[in-house]
Amino acid sequence: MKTAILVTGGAGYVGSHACKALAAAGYLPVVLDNFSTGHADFVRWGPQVKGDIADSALVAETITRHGCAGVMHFAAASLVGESVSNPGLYYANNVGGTLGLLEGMRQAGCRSIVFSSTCAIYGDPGTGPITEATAQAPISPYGASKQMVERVLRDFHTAHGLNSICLRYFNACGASEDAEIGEMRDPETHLIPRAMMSLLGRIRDFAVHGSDYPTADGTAIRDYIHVRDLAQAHVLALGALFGGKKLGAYNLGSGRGASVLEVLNEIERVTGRPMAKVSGARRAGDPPVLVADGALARQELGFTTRHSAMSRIIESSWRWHLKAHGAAAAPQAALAA
Ligand SMILES: NC(=O)c1ccc[n+]([C@@H]2O[C@H](COP(=O)([O-])OP(=O)(O)OC[C@H]3O[C@@H](n4cnc5c(N)ncnc54)[C@H](O)[C@@H]3O)[C@@H](O)[C@H]2O)c1
Ligand SMILES: O=c1ccn([C@@H]2O[C@H](COP(=O)(O)OP(=O)(O)O[C@H]3O[C@H](CO)[C@H](O)[C@H](O)[C@H]3O)[C@@H](O)[C@H]2O)c(=O)[nH]1
Repeated sequence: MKTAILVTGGAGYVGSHACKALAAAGYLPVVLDNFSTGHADFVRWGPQVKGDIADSALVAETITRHGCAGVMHFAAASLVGESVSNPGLYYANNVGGTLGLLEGMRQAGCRSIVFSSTCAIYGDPGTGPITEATAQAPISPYGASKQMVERVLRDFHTAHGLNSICLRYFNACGASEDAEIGEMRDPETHLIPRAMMSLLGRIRDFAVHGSDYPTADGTAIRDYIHVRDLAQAHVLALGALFGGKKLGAYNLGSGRGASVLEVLNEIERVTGRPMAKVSGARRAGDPPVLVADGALARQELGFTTRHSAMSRIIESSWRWHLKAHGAAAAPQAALAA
């Protein structure tokens, strides 16, 4: 019989890819999702329960019914800008909701959790590679809510013996190779999907947010990591918990920075379509440079990226957007380029 894993937020972007990776590794993912931003047709690898992580009785009942040996916790509100205008939602859902989840796990006797954290807990730490020891100074309620949950998890380890690994992702991107699942949000705020939606005529207000950063081409630099690599890191982290690891926190990035213009140039190359690179104002709260030092995840989890070359990220994302938006097919040469 397959080992069942509760996946909160498994109908979302990263969570659905984790379910796919869990199934490939021989687990049965059991999705708990309230479908606030998730998609029912992304739940393909195991049963789904519609409900809220804050409902500890539902969590306990679901874990017990399916015999879940561990939890992957993706469910959260995760838009930085929205968190600034509506912080109550972020503290209630991300911190309060997680307390409900942890209470349900405690009731059901489930002691292992892998948590989706973020590089936003570091705030604006300067231009060097970010290690796990870099000072944490979140500048948005979203980042603060994730930092709080990391603290809660350490306290629950001390008090209740709950074992946890926090995975601090940098910029998740890309889609499954078969274009089965990918990024689809409303509203969409992220660079790569917005650029592609603009190419497909789905949005008309695409702009480069800031061309006056202290970087070589003036645009902000991020560390883009393919969602398939992130999913694999979750499977490795779960295995580490099952192997006796008690607490951990790891940065997950490719270790390489790419500027907004570099990403857009690669999108033009892969799609064969020119982008209008309109310069707009900086977006509030955007740090100039965020790049991961991934050494600790490599050493302790054996994690290396396999799919995070920018060309592969863009190719998979473009295939997904062509399918998801049902647009006229791209010229064949575009994908072959
Ligand atoms: N996408 C990124 O670049 C990125 C970067 C760093 C961290 N993260 C974190 O990874 C996780 C997944 O992000 P994503 O991009 O897949 O987001 P997403 O919005 O696609 O997925 C979140 C899922 O959680 C569900 N959900 C939200 N609140 C819930 C609740 N109270 N109860 C039950 N289900 C709930 C939503 O319906 C959705 O299916 C989040 O915790 C996010 O903060 C994402
Ligand atoms: O239409 C757009 C959208 C984005 N950008 C720029 O592209 C870069 C990447 O932006 P994204 O919105 O794709 O990603 P972020 O770096 O803002 O966000 C990521 O990092 C955040 C923490 O800083 C959160 O963790 C979030 O979930 C995660 O996607 C930024 O410089 C942004 O200003 C544009 O120029 N135009």
